[in-house]
Amino acid sequence: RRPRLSYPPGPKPLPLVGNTFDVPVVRPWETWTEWHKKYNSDLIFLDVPFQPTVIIGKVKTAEELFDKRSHLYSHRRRSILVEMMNWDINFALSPYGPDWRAHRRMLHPHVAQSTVERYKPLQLKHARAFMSWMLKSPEHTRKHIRHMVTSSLFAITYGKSIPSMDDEIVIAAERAMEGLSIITTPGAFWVEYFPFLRHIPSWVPGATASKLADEFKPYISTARNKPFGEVETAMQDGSAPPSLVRTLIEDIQSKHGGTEEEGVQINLAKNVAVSAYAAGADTTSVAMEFFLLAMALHPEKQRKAQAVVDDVVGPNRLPEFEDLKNMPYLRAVAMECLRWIPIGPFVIPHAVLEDDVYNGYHIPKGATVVANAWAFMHDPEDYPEPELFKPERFLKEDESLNPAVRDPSTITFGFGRRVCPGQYVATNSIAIFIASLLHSFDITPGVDASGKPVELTTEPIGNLVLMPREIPLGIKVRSETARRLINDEAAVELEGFPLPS
Ligand code: HEM
Repeated sequence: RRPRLSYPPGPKPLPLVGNTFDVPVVRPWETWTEWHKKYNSDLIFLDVPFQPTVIIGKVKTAEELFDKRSHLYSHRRRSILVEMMNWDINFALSPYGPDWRAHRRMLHPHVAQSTVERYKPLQLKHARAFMSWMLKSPEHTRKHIRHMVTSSLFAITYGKSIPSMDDEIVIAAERAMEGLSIITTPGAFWVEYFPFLRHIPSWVPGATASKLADEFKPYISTARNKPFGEVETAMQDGSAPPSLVRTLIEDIQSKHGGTEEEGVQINLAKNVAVSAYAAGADTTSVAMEFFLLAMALHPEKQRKAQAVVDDVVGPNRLPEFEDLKNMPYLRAVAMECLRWIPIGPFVIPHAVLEDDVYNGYHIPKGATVVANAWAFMHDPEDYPEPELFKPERFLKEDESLNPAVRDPSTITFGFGRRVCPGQYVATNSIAIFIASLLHSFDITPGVDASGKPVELTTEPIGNLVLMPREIPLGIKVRSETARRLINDEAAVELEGFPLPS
């Protein structure tokens, strides 16, 4: 008989409760990194009842498991809270299987690398609209970023840009996202360990999970159904602008019109559209916020990046997408922003479908498998002096990109069959935002509403998705020429940004 394999090393479990009380909930990636060192292992095992967990500390191991064994490691663990809140309509959280695959297949062609070119005009207009808002009210930088990102995602998905964040649909979508971020805080709720607690009605004192579910469910339903319904209605009188949803509905009608399958596919399409928003809105916004933070904390890098933009674009026009390929330093800045403080410090945890063996260790069926992306991004083997913000690490001496240095996008956007399908949409939005801002604005910490200097810190807040605690508020136009250009060319109303047909 073969000897019984052991689990990977980790903290010693207690009887019955196992490692339940070892699960770190505050900045867990730091504790995991200590464990990788302490147990001298890039795999750590936590024996938590109902939720055995494996943590991966090296990116090469993540690639071995998530990419090379993707048929086993593309699963997600069921979350009771996600189901209670009806957020299981978000296929980013779906278990591996035909249902997940059908959603992903529906979205993929609309966000593939070759397709996203068609969204560039819309993304450019949004970056420019952002600049015009910044001229008027720089104190609302955070709100303006959110507005720009939401509006461009809505324009792509529903053909509807967002003139104001007071729109009922946007408020619902924002509240829905709030609910999602509350329930995806790992280890925050006992119902995940004791599923029967979900049946305690919300009026029983202390029934937090049910209360939360009841509070947020209506917003999730509105965010899923209302914008989709508006496209359906507009299609009836031929007034729906081109959009991802319009194309999906047209496809469904031509393939399944009048059959039972039509309803099934329309339901899928509703989920796909709201999943793209849910996965793309917070993440893209905070990527832009971290860029502002990096520039305010590293003025010398900002000046270097501005010099590059000045050289390529000059003062008399605004940057275009075409300019980006001539500015590798800006690409390096974008890469370093993704690496320096990772947006998703542990990506979205995967799960393993069957028992597996790796490096002589037993990985039990159903285990949650977490990529410690923070550790990958701060691995001195790939990124020497990882704590420093140093875009130059990605460049060769001649200032062109150095392909020998790992592109942080290979980590930021996850792994294997679950890799982020929206990454090209996101990267383009971020790139044109960076170029536009550096061209026309200086970024300094600034002062808050009470006149106190903004104290910036590299300690982010959040969990599944991190964000800067404070963002710089001293974002001032660089010259009168820049102001004129923005007023003349960028001050567009955010209405009627249809996709090209
Ligand atoms: C900077 C912005 C973004 C970041 C950092 C990001 C990151 C991620 C990560 C880490 C995952 C999970 C990968 C894994 O499980 O291994 C993911 C999944 C996903 N992302 Fe993104 N994302 C971003 C923007 C977007 C955008 C703009 C969209 C939509 C247009 C999008 C749509 C999705 C979807 C639908 C999934 C679920 C994929 C699946 O489970 O099969 N993301 N993203």
